[in-house]
Amino acid sequence: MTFGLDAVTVSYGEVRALDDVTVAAPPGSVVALVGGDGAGKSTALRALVREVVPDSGRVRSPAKPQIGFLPASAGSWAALTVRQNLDFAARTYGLEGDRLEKRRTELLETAGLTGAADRLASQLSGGMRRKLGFCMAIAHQPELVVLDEPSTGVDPVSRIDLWRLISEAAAAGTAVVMSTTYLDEAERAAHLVVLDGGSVLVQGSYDEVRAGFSGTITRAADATRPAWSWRRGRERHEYWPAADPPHDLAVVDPDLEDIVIALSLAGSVEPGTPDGQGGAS
Ligand SMILES: Nc1ncnc2c1ncn2[C@@H]1O[C@H](COP(=O)(O)OP(=O)(O)OP(=O)(O)O)[C@@H](O)[C@H]1O
Repeated sequence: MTFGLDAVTVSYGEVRALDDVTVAAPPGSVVALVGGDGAGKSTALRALVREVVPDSGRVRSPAKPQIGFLPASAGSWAALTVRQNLDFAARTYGLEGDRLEKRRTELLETAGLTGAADRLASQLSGGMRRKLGFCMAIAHQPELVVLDEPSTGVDPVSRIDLWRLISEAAAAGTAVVMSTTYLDEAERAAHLVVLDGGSVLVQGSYDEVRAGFSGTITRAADATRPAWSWRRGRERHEYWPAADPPHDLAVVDPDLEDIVIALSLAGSVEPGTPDGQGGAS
């Protein structure tokens, strides 16, 4: 069964955190939600695991015992050891005896945590702690795994490990939905969803998102129109949504970061700000 959200709207009082969001999460694939602070990523994930109730729309997710959730917080208990944390999570879902032993050994092994089994979670590095949280979320081999920024604050090597664990879970048939602030990571997901202000700006495979992007991005030491530009390394990139840019500017083959920023600007730059359709100063 394909899990997901169908036209889901969620409000917290006056704040509309999600507005008519539709996302499909088929078994065996990784869906990545990306977007800036407050875009609605956590709310979408919490709706999927039924922690928040939508104002309208439909949530398609399995019964709780078939969901694994790694929240944005640590996802493990600081005062318990790695082994105790894992056992606690697994027992909650009914794993006992030999099955528990086998699953624990397998998870510790895959996550590279075997040597740390008797360390307190509070004594782990940030990356190890997130890997432990991930293992706890998948201990019971749920049909749907939901991960809120699993790799934020994790060093690049541990991020690769985590990504391998996530890909392996998907390869085994699990539907994985995760949020991430790392766009290189999102590029590797089968399907990515760009959220901004609670709405979906664009979604699809990375190739589809690139193919559907219109307009031109240029690079230069300084921007022609600051409101339409952003810093990339030592240069500024600049988005020309409608018209051709000046001929002397070098054109960039946009990556996901460029596309996400350009689309967010298109939705937020004040109307009347020169956008390349003439009158640019
Ligand atoms: N419990 C809450 N009460 C009121 N407003 C909330 C609550 N949780 C989130 N919001 C608001 O809903 C909007 C979406 O927040 P959400 O946490 O889903 O975004 P996000 O993309 O996960 O961002 P971040 O990465 O900063 O958490 C924001 O405007 C946020 O301030």
